[in-house]
Amino acid sequence: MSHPLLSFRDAVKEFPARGRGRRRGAPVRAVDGVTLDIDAGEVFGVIGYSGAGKSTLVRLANALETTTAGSVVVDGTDLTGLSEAQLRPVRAGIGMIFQQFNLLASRTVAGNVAYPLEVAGWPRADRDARVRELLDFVGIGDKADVHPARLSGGQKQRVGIARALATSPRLLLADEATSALDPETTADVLALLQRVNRELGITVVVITHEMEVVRSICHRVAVMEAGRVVELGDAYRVFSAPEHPVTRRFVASALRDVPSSAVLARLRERHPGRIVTARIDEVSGSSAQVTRVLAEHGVDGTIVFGGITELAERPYGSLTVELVGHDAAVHAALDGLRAATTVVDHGTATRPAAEGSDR
Ligand SMILES: Nc1ncnc2c1ncn2[C@@H]1O[C@H](COP(=O)(O)OP(=O)(O)OP(=O)(O)O)[C@@H](O)[C@H]1O
Repeated sequence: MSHPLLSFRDAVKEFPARGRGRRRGAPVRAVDGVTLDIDAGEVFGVIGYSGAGKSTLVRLANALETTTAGSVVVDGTDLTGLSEAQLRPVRAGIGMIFQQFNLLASRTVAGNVAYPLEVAGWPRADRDARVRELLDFVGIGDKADVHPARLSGGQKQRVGIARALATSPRLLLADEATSALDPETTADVLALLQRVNRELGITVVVITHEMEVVRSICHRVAVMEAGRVVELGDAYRVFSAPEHPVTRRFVASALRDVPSSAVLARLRERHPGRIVTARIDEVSGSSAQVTRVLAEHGVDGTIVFGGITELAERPYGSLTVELVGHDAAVHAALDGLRAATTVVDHGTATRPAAEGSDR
């Protein structure tokens, strides 16, 4: 992972205002000054809510749209001002998969995967061999002669991936590629994208509004809002210590490991002791550390809420624990926990603490 395969430099994409005459609104800045380097060999996530500008950013990368200002550089080639003929080889180095799969209904699975090879002028025998190899790689070698209508969503996306890989691109762009799939199928397709990256060395850019997608396969992530990148970095760092409110919303809605005020009210009815939420992550506390601190101070800790999951293949989450013991011991244990990790003290039912979760 050294040189950038895809770079945006102050990239702007403005669409003309909709409407006519006096009802004409202001132009829409779908991408508003994005500077971003995506390195060769990484799985990079672009996450944002609907309308954030993610699709437009991808369309700039594969030259389906041109920048209004700034530049986009793909594998050393600046796309600014290139002719259609000059853009063709750049596009050939980029594979693309879509939410709605975009398969040709009239062609079989093999026919769909062969299509880009036909366009590129491959001889028949080479095409057939390549299609077989690709279908085996994506795990649907037995579906070559079937038409897309008879496939499940996950199988359709496997065809989409095989087709995107046909001409051996260096970069694969996945625009909401799992958004039409159920969670289990999503996990399978994401695992396949991870293999594409690891086994074939292809750089993968995933565009998504689902944190789960970024969480499971992305090395780095850019969070977009209103055409801008509002947070950027290592996926673990960004999601374990989110700084921008948009990132915090993604984390809060995806992990649900911190009790909401309604959950906390119910916990208090059941648990009279002091309730605290302790962050569990690689940098600060592990759950073993929490247990050890409580044991050291002779405090009983009952886990009442929370969960530990994986973020970029590293542990992340929080545990909400009811602490029961003598007041002094509970205070000392709380100090011990605070020394180890981030702690939110919810107090007790009779004396709730002022501090609460900000997520
Ligand atoms: N061709 C177009 N003409 C005018 N406005 C557009 C065009 N394409 C996108 N936009 C506007 O640009 C903004 C960003 O859209 P974009 O599709 O890139 O966002 P997104 O993050 O991909 O969201 P979604 O997932 O809903 O597509 C939106 O306000 C959208 O309405």
